[in-house]
Amino acid sequence: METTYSMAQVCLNEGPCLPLEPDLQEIMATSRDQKELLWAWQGWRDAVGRQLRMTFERYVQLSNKAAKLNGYTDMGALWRSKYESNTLEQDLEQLYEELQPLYLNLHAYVRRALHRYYGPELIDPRGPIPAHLLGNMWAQSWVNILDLVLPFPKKPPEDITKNMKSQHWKPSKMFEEAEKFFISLGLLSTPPSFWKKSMMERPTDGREVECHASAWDFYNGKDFRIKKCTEVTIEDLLSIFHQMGHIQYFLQYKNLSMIFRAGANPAFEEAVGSMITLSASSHKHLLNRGLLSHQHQDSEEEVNFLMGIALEKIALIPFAYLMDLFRWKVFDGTIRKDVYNQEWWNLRLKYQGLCPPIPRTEEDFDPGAKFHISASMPYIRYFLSLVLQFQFHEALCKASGHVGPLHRCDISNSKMAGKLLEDTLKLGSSRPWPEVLQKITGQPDVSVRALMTYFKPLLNWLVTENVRHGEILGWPDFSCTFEE
Ligand SMILES: C[C@H](NC(=O)O)C(=O)O
Ligand SMILES: [Zn+2]
Repeated sequence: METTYSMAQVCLNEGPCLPLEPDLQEIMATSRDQKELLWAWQGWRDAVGRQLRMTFERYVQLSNKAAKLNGYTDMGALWRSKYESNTLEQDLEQLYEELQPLYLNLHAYVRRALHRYYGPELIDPRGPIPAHLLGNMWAQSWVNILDLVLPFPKKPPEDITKNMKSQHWKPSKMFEEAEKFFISLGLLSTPPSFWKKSMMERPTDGREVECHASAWDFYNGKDFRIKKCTEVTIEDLLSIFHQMGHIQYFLQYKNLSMIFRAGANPAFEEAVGSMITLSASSHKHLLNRGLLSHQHQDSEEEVNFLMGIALEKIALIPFAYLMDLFRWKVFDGTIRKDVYNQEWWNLRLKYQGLCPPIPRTEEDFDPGAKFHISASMPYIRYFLSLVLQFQFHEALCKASGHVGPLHRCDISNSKMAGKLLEDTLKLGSSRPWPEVLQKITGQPDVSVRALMTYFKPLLNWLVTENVRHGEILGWPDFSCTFEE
């Protein structure tokens, strides 16, 4: 399944065939022509999802067989066991409900902006949003339509990618930049082999590789690598910070016995790099690193900034939640193979308020068009990481002596913050994760409070804006209509 995913291309009628990275991603991110977006969206699902359907059915059988041989009822139970909690599903549902108001307000506001841009024939202001218009192949991150939804369009943020290119940034410099951040905290630097053996760019020697970024621990205390088809963009720079967070965790726990060389739970592994990225993407840090030029950010520019972060983090909430809701139900047999695609879109409608842009059938297998499903990579870790990364960020900002709004915090150069992080990462999975959470934040519970604190100024603005326009939160017109 992963080979099919990594080799797939979508071919123009009489012209080149385009791979996902960077070409199809670029179209999804930058095109404002809904027919072109539909071409890429449908082409990718025909080239990947459809091809994986039969193999995925066999994968489910084999996965469950393996899980049962390991004493679990099904593979979903095995995946969930990593969190060592018998109330995991209820706890996750509770977190989702607490975050839903934030998502519904963002969804309603973005829908209004898309209605303004693409018109009423495409967008129903009381209905779901067509999934190909959000700037991303899976509508899981909406950062690429910030220009369409900017709260204060007269104060557009600087184009950081443009600044990177005019300063001749190269992929290696992007990795060095992330390394410098960790070193500024007093944390460990990567060994020379990292720079020799990592794959930082898509190979030009014709080798077909899986371009989805990933970090690797070779469990010999010396060999740690990242594989990424790096483009010189701010999105890729922040992705590198995320991957370097994985590498730092590997380095910190490399002397533990093998069984403990993992995150306190899988969400901790994802949260470390994403938490650093919150500092790295702050106005203060980007200014300090010469990637922004104008000093002061007024309150309207701050709302624009927070919108940019929300299009990354808040948009991901329902997607990250439903990815394993789907697979857990597939593994436990609740979702039977003859309705895989229909049940996938039921979840996409229920949680994300999205519709497919064209009718789907059971010939399609749209979940298979997402890397983590083709690669059998669990996903609930990213949902839990969305909450944990803000708890970590708040704790380290406090340790760094930061005062003022959380979204202005940049922990770089703080040895105090670094020490707190180091003491946490060094534990690996050797202690129960609530104990590790208590060590870094002072309390053992997962809580959305820090995330809500960070986005408070934006939520206030969104609620006011939505009330002013009489927006309906949610999608009471729940049926998906298709462009004739
Ligand atoms: C959120 C998740 N991140 C990752 O795989 O590194 C994704 O890209 O879908
Ligand atoms: Zn990750």
